[in-house]
This record gives sequence, structure tokens and C-alpha cells, in this order.
Amino acid sequence: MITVYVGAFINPKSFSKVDFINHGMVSVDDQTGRINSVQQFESAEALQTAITTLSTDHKLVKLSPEQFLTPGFIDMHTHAPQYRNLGLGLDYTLLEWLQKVTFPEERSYARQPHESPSEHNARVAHIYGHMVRHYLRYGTTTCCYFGGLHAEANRVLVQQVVQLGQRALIGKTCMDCNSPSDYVESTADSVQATREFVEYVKKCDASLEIPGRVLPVVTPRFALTCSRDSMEKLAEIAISTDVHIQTHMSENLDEIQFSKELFPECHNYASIYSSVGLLTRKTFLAHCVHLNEAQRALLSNSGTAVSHCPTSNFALNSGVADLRALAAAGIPVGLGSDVSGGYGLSILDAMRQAIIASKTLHFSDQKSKPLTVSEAFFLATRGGAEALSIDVGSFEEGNFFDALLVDMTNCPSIRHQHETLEQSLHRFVFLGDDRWIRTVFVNGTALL
Ligand SMILES: Nc1nc2[nH]cnc2c(=O)[nH]1
Ligand SMILES: [Zn+2]
Repeated sequence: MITVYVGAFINPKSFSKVDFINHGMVSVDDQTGRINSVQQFESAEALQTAITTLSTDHKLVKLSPEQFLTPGFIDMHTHAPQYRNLGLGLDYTLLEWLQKVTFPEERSYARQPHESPSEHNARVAHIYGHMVRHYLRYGTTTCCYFGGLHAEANRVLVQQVVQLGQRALIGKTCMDCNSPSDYVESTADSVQATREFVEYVKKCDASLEIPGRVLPVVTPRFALTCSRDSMEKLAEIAISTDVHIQTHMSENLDEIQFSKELFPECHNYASIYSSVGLLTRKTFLAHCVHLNEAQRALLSNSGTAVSHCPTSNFALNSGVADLRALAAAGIPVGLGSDVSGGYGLSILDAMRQAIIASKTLHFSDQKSKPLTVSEAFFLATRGGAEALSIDVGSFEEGNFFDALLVDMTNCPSIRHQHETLEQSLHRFVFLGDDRWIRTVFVNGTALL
């Protein structure tokens, strides 16, 4: 069966270009979940004529004048076992926050002495099920999750994503040094558990009706909590199994200072990861707030991408990443919520914060141009998809239909009579929340 969506849609084309299509037609093959064709018409009449030529076995979905389609949002960086900590601990800065707030919470995903395996499973499934639904409700159709250290809880996360239909990249977090004695593992365990987790996720994905929706990610936490030996071995796993790599880099000045003490042989943070083989075309690094040109060149030359996490960078006082400098260096960039360094799941909010972050740079350097709404929208959609090399993020033939049906009926302002689609996008980005998102599609299936 082919489903044909008819009406207005917004299609990101590049960092500097978004297409606003008033009279469009997007055909989706329900079997593959992929877009068959994308057409645009000069007028409502021309669109109407095209509709009359469709064969009767097509299912037609006509959008109302208050509705438009956008690609689903892509969250390139978040932490599943920090979900319950949303909004907590944000008077701290990074290293103290990790020790006092974050590691204790992540540790609670171990099976407790009083719990049976099924009780533990049910407890974690309750939290992770809530979290995945919450992300979907806010329009995040693709989410890159850091799990925790505990294998069983990480498998539950995979099961929830499989069941609830989100597209996801999921990693088992690794840390084998400079960590609390009750939240650390041996190098051998980091490596073995990563191998097993990659295999587990690949197996779960292969059994999906449309495989390729749930992908494993090799996930060293960051250079401070991972030995050189472990990072080298994790990089080998990623190469030999052809999977993505995610980690953190250059988020906070104290973190950078500590990385210099741990790896005095390396010129800078990026060269630590480069020297252990962790910078690949499938690597994406969270934050990258404090980078110089040499580090940007290392990322760019290795094809490494960056997840920009402005909400977290403000909340933990980390600083402001120069998004434009990253993009100008040819580094693929997208957005991350970084829960719970970030206090919210919404990628709409991440867009707003990315725009505000760029304005703060502009205040101290007039030559640094603020991000536009269209650029922020690109980062949240096609930018993330390109950074992860996945077939989503825009309405193009062959892409999976991961999309949002936005309905402005609940727009809390008085709309102009002849409001343009571009103006509607601006309102959505600055005023929008979950109430504006009527339907969330992944692989052509309506999940909410
Ligand atoms: N924001 C953030 N930065 C980190 N660096 C290492 N671990 C973390 C984490 O959990 N959150
Ligand atoms: Zn993070």
C-alpha cells in the first residue's frame, strides 16, 4: 500500500537552505517505510488535478491549512540512565556534577540485592518506557542514547526502543579508570561487554520488520574515565563491526586540564582520541566547546561529527560552542539534548538555545553571525542525519519517512491571515512544544 500525504511541508536542503512547499505530495511505501516520490505544485488547483490521477489503491492523507509536515527531530546525544535526574543538580559544574549527582544515579540501574531479575527488569522498563515515549511525544524520531555500565539495564533500553518504534543508536557506556569504586569496570569487562552489546543490538535489529532502525554504538564515556588500552580496544571493535562511536570531548575547562595531565604526550584533546583510533567517519563527539583550529582540522579530516548541546552547555556552565566555526571547518553538526546535563528533552528547545548561544558569541564578536531559524532547523533534522549517515532528516526519494505532522490549531498567538509557511516554522521553533505535534511517524508508521 502507498500512503500519499498532501499539503504543506518544510524540507531542509542544506545548512543555508530550507524549502517551503505549500502544495506538496509525499508518497510513502508502507512496506519499506521509505519515501517513493516527492512532488511540488505551483497551486492548489494543480495539486488537486494531480490527486485525481492517483490510482484507487493509494491511501490519501490531506493536511488541513493549519497543518504541515517536517522531518522528525534527531537527538544526537543523550543519557538514558540520567532521565530521572531531569532538572536536578544544575548548580554544579561538570566534574562535580558527575561525582555528586550523575554517577550515583547511573549506579542505581544495577540490580539491587532485594530485587529478582524480573523485578529489576520491570523497574528499568518502567523508566525507559516512559523516557522513550516522552522523547517521541516531543518529536524525536531518532535518538542517540548513552546507556549505563549495567548490561541488563542496557538490554532493557534496547527492548523498549524496539517495542515503541523509535529509531535509535544505543551504546553501552564504558569507564575503566578515575571513576568511583562502585561504578567502574575492568578494561577486559569494558571490551567484552561492548562486544556482547554490539552483537545483541545487531541481533534485535535483524529481527525487526524493517531492519536498520536500532543500531549499536561503541561508547567510551570520555578520555578521563577510559584508559588508553580500553580506548584502543574499543576503537578496534567499532572498526571490525562497522559501527558508530560516540563520546564526549572538550566540554569544560577543568576536564580539559585533567585530560592534559592524563595524556601529556598528546597536543590536545582531539589528538588523544585520534591517537587511539577513535576518530572515524562514524564518530560523533558531544560538546566540543573549547576547540582551536588544529582540533577542528583533526575532526574534519577524519570525518568526525559533533553533537552541539547548547542547553547542557549553559546549564552546567561549560561555555558556548562556536557552531559556525565547526560547520565552516567542514565538520558535520547536529543537536543533542544531553539529558540530564540538559534539563529538557525537547529538540525544539535545543534549537532555541542554539540560536541564543550563537547570539552570545555575536555580542562579543560582531563578525560572528547568529544562527538563523532555518539553520537551527537544518541542524535538528537533516544536519543530524548527515552527521550520522542515516537515511532520514529530509523528504527525499529513498529516505525513510520519519516525520512530524505539526498542527498550529493550538498556536497560542493570533495568526496573520496570510501567514507564510516560513513564518509558521519560526513560530513553531520559538513557541512550539509537544502540543503542536499531532502525529509522529517513524518508517512511515504513526507512533503517536
Ligand atoms: N554532559 C555530560 N558530560 C559528560 N562527560 C562525561 N560524562 C558526561 C555526562 O554524563 N554528561
Ligand atoms: Zn553527555
